[in-house]
Amino acid sequence: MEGPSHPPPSLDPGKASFSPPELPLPPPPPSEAMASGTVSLNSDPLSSDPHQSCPSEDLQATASLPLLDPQSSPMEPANGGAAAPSLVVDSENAPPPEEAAPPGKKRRRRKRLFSDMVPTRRLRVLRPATSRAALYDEKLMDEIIRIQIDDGGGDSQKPRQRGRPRRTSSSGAGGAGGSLAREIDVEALIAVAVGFPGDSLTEEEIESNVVQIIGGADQANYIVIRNHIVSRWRSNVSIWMTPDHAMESIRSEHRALVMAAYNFLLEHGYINFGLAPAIKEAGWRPPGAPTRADVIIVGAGLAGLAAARHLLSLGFKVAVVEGRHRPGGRVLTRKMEGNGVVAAVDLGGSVLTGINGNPLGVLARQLGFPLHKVRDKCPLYLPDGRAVDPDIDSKVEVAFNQLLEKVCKLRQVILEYVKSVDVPLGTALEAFRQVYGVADTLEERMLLNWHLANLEYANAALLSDLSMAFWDQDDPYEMGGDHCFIPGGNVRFVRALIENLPIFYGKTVSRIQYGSDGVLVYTNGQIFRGDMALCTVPLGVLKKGSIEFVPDLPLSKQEAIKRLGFGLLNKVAMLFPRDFWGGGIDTFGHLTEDESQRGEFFLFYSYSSVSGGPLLVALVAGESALKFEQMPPVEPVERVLETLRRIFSPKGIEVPDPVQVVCTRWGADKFAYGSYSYVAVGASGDDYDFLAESVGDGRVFFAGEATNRRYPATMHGALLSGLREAASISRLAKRRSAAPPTRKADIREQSFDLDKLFENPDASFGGFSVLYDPCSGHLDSLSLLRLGIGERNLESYSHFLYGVISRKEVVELAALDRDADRLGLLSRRSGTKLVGRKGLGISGEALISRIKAARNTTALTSDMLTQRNY
Ligand SMILES: Cc1cc2nc3c(=O)[nH]c(=O)nc-3n(C[C@H](O)[C@H](O)[C@H](O)COP(=O)(O)OP(=O)(O)OC[C@H]3O[C@@H](n4cnc5c(N)ncnc54)[C@H](O)[C@@H]3O)c2cc1C
Repeated sequence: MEGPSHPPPSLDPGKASFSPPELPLPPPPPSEAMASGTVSLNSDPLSSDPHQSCPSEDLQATASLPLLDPQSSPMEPANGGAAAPSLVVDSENAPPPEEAAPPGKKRRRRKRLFSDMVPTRRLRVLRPATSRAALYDEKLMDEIIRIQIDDGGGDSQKPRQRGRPRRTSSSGAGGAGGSLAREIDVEALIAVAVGFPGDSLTEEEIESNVVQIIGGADQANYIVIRNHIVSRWRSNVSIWMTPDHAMESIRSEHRALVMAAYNFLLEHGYINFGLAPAIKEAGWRPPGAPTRADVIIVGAGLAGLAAARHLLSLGFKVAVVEGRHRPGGRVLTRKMEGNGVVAAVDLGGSVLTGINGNPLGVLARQLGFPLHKVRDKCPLYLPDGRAVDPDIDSKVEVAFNQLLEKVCKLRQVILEYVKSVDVPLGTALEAFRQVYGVADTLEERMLLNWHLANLEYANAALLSDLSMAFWDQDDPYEMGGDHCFIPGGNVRFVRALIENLPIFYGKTVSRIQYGSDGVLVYTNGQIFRGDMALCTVPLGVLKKGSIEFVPDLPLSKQEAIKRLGFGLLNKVAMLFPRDFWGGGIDTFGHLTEDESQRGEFFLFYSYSSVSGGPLLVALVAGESALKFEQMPPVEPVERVLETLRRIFSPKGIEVPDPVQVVCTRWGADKFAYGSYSYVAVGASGDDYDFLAESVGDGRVFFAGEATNRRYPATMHGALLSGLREAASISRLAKRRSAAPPTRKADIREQSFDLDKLFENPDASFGGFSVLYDPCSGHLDSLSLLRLGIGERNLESYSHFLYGVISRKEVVELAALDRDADRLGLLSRRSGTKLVGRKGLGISGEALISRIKAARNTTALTSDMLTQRNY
């Protein structure tokens, strides 16, 4: 194993306050859950829990589907006498007549990188170089987390023993100091996998004041302690970890830091979250906390459910308001059956992408769900059924990745010199393809188109809509480890998550009204009143304007909603009387000569190993996903069967008629209007942060996959966003109850700690104010810029945007007369984009830490002086 590629934590191991802890044990044999390849199938993957209130509509809707007339249907069973196949257009996704988009109307679609199980996995090498990527050694991380996962059954309650055989330290340091350094490294890496910077504070930690002084020795010790607690709990996620457990290997004089880290991690759902019996039993109420506020949660998808559970555990009262008659949102598992076969199919979110660090992996371990690793093998077939020549296959794959590399280089140049210019990824790829003469022959061209379709699938977007500059902005954070299915489908998570939650089904929210005294959530026939609301509806619903916000959402949020893309991926799920394609693979692909159809059934997932029956799912991506929703339901079924027959008949394999077919129409679903978010041309990762920002002085919060800059378009991203916002709500409620605001300005001060710093700016002109880097007076040093926007009252503006620029640029801005000119200069000259508080990025956060530290020191000094004088 190679040593970690990141710098060692800033804490000098020699001065560390830990007792030398024991090193991780060598990995035991893989547990059943993580054994690669197939795992034992849950004997009854569809068994429902009689105690949970999940409405039966979810799994049973297929019972009421229109049966095709066996006389006229081309899908008449070959066995002549067996039941006719039933065809379902996923009923809740079927467009109401008035909602159907006119034929030919161009809609946006998107994708995400679930593609690692197919041969495009080399896409990963194209990640832009970032400081974050440098910290993260994926291979090492995979191994470490796997050790943690595999070690899960061990008694991690016990403190680590000393004096066990140790691995050689990668740094070469020997003795207790070396092992401690190694231990700290390992724990830092685990913290990175969970989403922390291994050796610095997050914005939330700074906001939560986990240490008194930013940048000092306490911060370094805090980080080591935080990483230790996270790693300790991740090694056995079935326990309720107490502060005493955390203290076991830490010296008692650090108790205050341990408590700060423990409380932060608990409140933010990094430890003791989930569904293990010990965790559900223990629950958590903040010590001595009075009854906490009422929160109305809009949407019972993974984000809403995770937030609801976490808020309840933090002592809040919650009500979940859901428009559908079932929970889960875009996680939708249906039961398919007929002719004696039965299977559970995921029509929405399906693959757990990257199991290491993935919170759904934690839930699976807690609930004892086995995981099925999606196998890498993915044979590709030509339109006539012949297998693609392996040499041509690899040649084109290499060429495809080279094209992406060229685009990567191009954008680096563009971003450096031209700044804010963006073009569609598809345009750039095609330009390079022509220049380099890639894919000359028909077979090569078909293969290249297959890869492009795969890219459109991963992003649920047409390449012509996808931002060349930022389409893969989340790549550095991609969860490591295998991609997995949950046998029986992801509804199993949903069922566990809804237990004991107050969910109001069939309540479509049409308006969210907010003010200084609370929120009103209007639904069909009922108004819910609360202190705060959490809106988790999909970006597609926000784009459509189905919910009216009163007052209007800030312009920055409205524009982000417009800029970000929300695209389309559809599925055709087919239950067959038998598995004719062979059980040894989980995926196979199909090529087409017609470029405009490249996304139609380009990839098939076999769910035979995990669904309980012979189930195939065909994906429909890109342009085809749009056309798909305009077709009469029978047409796609005929087409997909034709495709399968072209692949298998030449091999002498008869393709039977399916027993049942379900086609999704996520674009027409009025509770989604699409599948998942993507970075459209002109948008960037900042837009996810804009979407995540709360509005109304902390009255309305936002969660959901499209609010998660690091993990958008995924199930785990949705879940994590729910935990994130539950913590934000809790922080806000604490501040409110600590000092009930008497003036609007008070709330704002509490909500945005930056306001305090900007009370004494180093410079101000027009609507701008500036804080200089206290550590340098050089003209190239960084400065934090703030622009007030929106309504201006006596004290302040209603909203602020921030940016990081050089001190030299500050001087240039100050020399101009009007804010409009200053904005022009910012975008023309430096390409600086002003962003919300959460979008400042690592350099912005580091700058804020330095300013805070310097101001604290000044405040302390003047305090001391006052005392002396006094
Ligand atoms: C076809 C498809 C395939 C996918 N594949 C994968 C995959 O393999 N792996 C992966 O990780 N992710 C995948 N995803 C993405 C993943 O499913 C989503 O990112 C995630 O489930 C979103 O959760 P959420 O809570 O943010 O939103 P949702 O699950 O959409 O929850 C939002 C809830 O709000 C409700 N709602 C909407 N409007 C209103 C209203 N006006 N009033 C009241 N309620 C309302 C909705 O009904 C819904 O229940 C896929 C998605 C799709 C559609």
